[in-house]
Amino acid sequence: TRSTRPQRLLKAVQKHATRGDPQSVISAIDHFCRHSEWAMNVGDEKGSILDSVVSELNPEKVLELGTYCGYSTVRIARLLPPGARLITLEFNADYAAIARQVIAWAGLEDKVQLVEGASEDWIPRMKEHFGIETFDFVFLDHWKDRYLPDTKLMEDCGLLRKGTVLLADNVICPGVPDYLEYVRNGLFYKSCYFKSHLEYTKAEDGLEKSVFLG
Ligand SMILES: CCCNc1ncnc2c1ncn2[C@@H]1O[C@H](/C=C/CNC(=O)c2cc(-c3ccc(F)cc3)cc(O)c2O)[C@H](C)[C@H]1O
Ligand SMILES: [Mg+2]
Repeated sequence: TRSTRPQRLLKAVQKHATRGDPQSVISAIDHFCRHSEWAMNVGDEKGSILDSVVSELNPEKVLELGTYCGYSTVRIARLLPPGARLITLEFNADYAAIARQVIAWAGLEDKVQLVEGASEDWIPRMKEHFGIETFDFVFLDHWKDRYLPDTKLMEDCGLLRKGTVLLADNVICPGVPDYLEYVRNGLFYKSCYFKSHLEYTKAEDGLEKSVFLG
């Protein structure tokens, strides 16, 4: 049977990227998505904004919601200081399998823990299962109607501390109106919008950076 798009994306990485070179993995995926088949990776333009937020923060404990093929996982993990850890949650087994191989090709498996499961099941288990007290940085890029419930769940589980940064993809396209209202108009966050474009297109999209006030 015909291969899937994530399988073809992985093949492009294995063909064009150098093992152990995260930048070449990122470039191979961006080239594939721009010239062969569009895929919903955060992409190079929003990815540069993601890079600057991560580099400025130098987080020790990172959570990513929605691994998909592992593109943003590689972008984030390549910038983490030694000893820092990224936990990424992906509940689709096929995507998780692809992402593991992309992360391994980049040589970042020591910094990344890919957990195959749903965010609502695993967020409450971060402390007892991973020994995580609080996260320094969270990247939200999973189903858009899950950003808000999962943010409230992270608050309720005490996983956010004064200064924790949430960075949300797709706040314009496809859009996350309930989440935006909560982080912009609620009392718990200081939020700002980074205007950009939908990956590999000219459509407007952007990232919302929200700092938890504790
Ligand atoms: C209920 C379980 C929740 N908990 C969960 N726990 C764990 N993993 C979860 C959970 N919920 C979802 N996932 C995983 O995360 C991934 C899902 C990613 C979703 N991303 C989009 O939908 C999107 C669309 C566009 C777009 C824009 C314009 C267009 F025209 C078309 C598409 C662009 C973008 O940048 C986008 O990120 C992955 C596919 C899915 O298995
Ligand atoms: Mg996205």
